[in-house]
Amino acid sequence: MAPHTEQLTRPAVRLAGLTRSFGGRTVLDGIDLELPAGQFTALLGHSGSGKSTLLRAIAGLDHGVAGGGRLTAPERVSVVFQDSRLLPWRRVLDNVLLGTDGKDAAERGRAALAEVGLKGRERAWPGELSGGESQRAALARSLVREPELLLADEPFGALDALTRIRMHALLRDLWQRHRPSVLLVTHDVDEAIVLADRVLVLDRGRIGLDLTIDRPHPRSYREPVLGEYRERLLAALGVTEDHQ
Ligand SMILES: Nc1ncnc2c1ncn2[C@@H]1O[C@H](COP(=O)(O)OP(=O)(O)OP(=O)(O)O)[C@@H](O)[C@H]1O
Repeated sequence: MAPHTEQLTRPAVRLAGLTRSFGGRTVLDGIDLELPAGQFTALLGHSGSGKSTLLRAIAGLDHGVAGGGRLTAPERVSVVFQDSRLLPWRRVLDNVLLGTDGKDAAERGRAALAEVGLKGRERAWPGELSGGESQRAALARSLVREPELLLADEPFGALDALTRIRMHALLRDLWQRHRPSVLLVTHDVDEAIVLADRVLVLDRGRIGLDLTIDRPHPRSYREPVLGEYRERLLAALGVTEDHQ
């Protein structure tokens, strides 16, 4: 692995003039963006604004989609989706180990499961896990590859509010320990503010707002100072709020 200092200075992702369109309709319209190595970034935008399209482009999962521009991304990229995408016919540990090799793979898989709070569930079937546990397993599966970049497309979107808050703490904790670059796609302005150090708003195919959230962690939804960030983000999303 590259030395830590190099990781901090080298951008993990670099996009220059990235365009993507479907059936002649432009969804991404010349995006220029750098994500520094080790940064936790959230991506907001209206439904249909192209968040998943951008994430899939960075993940290299958009073969056959029309577009152009330049894109540089790290070699080791993991993607987590809204549904865990665990294979139901494989036990949890085997799901985590899918596609990994090496003598110590099983050991690393067990360690990753322990890290996400699933110690003891290695031999469970995915159908025996709750929604939150399934997403924990999905996170373990992504971590076991020690990704340089973790792409997460609404990973907590299907979870109840309480589970989501627990998962926020877990994700932030995992990020702290492993320090991948993270790009988290979310609909939830508060989720973005509480978790990310930088929040991007995708608007009409471009980055409409690029906001640094310079506040210490852990953050609480109730911190009044976060309200200012919320207002700026909501304004960029075209949402007006009647404030107290
Ligand atoms: N494979 C595809 N074929 C045709 N159109 C597509 C395809 N993928 C995305 N689109 C279109 O591109 C636009 C952006 O979609 P995308 O899924 O990236 O948006 P999004 O911001 O992630 O939306 P949401 O928040 O609702 O998930 C939408 O209008 C969608 O219909």
